[in-house]
Amino acid sequence: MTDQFSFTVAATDGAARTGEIRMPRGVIRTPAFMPVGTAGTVKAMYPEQVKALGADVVLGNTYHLMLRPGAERVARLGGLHAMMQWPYPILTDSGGFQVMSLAGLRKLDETGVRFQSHLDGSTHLLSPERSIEIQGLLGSDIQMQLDECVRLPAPESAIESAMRLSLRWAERCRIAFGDQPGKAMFGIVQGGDIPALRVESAKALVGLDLKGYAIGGLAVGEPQATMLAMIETVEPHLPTHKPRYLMGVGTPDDIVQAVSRGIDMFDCVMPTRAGRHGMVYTRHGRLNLRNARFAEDNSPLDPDSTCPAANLYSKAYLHHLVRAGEILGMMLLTWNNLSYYQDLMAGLRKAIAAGRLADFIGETREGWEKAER
Ligand SMILES: N#Cc1ccc(CCNc2nc3cc4nc(N)[nH]c(=O)c4cc3[nH]2)cc1
Repeated sequence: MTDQFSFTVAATDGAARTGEIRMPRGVIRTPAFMPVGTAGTVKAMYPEQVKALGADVVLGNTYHLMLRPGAERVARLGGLHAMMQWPYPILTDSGGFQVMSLAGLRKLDETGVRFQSHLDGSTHLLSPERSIEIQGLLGSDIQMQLDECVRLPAPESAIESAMRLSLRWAERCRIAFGDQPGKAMFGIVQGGDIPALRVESAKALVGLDLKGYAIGGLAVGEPQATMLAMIETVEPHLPTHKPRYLMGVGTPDDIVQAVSRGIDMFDCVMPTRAGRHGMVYTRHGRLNLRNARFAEDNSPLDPDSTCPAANLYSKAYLHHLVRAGEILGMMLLTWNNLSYYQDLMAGLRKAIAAGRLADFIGETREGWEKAER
């Protein structure tokens, strides 16, 4: 039976690629940005809106969904796609990163990570096997291995032990995942800011012959230059015919820089979280709509955007909604930000296909510089 998961590179421009991941639930156009739908919802958005903006895949979180509503409950209710009315691909993160960011008391050892829920203090064990089981119960199409992500800066010993533990967990996840036609399990390259450990991690994961490879352990406090250097270190050791996913990234500039270095997939809470806090991303850069200078600015965010949140409503009205804490403010700014991110990805895909990525990046960054400060 032909594998129902395929990745095709349609064109390249330097290290950058544009192509498609084909899965039973749909096609993911790459480079792709995955809106974050942490607890089974892309906050402040209807799923139809998210799709209409051009998103082909959204991200869900094992950590949040296992605590509430619970993985077995989601399965009993027909799975995450049915519950959230998103019939397209869903990628789920494996939970380890969120445990370390959010949970109460936690203890990590070879078995997995034991932690207290940040919701009610109940105790849980997340092992590689349980993480894959949960992602299966949710109905996830692309499942991430359980890994240990170390915040930077960190001692080399901590980075090394986390990388080796993550490799052992990758093998356990691979066994637990088994053979699920039409679904995929991605490995996660660790190794912090240490090139030799990054290369060792990448080579070992490639040896497991997985469907795709994420670069983890970045966007954890390091300078952008360090993040980009680690991508350049790892990329040559990843197969060109499989997707590369940079976890938790990032700002528009992070994304264009990483795409030019060969990354195919991204996720970040930035556009949605920033939108809920009054920050907007536009072709002209980032604006803080709480700023009093917008109080009587009757111009829209971007008259050339196809998104009504950008081409219809005035900055003055959006400023008012944000200052008043109105729910519509969160909705409109989230809508604008995700629209901008998806337009950026569409522009990147088009530029790579036309062999003009460097020009596109130059024009895009020039536009950001024009932002009213
Ligand atoms: N607003 C906002 C905002 C908040 C946080 C961030 C940084 C997100 N960075 C990040 N997410 C990650 C998820 C991850 N998941 C896993 N399983 N492994 C990782 O190494 C990993 C690394 C990550 N790095 C970026 C923007």
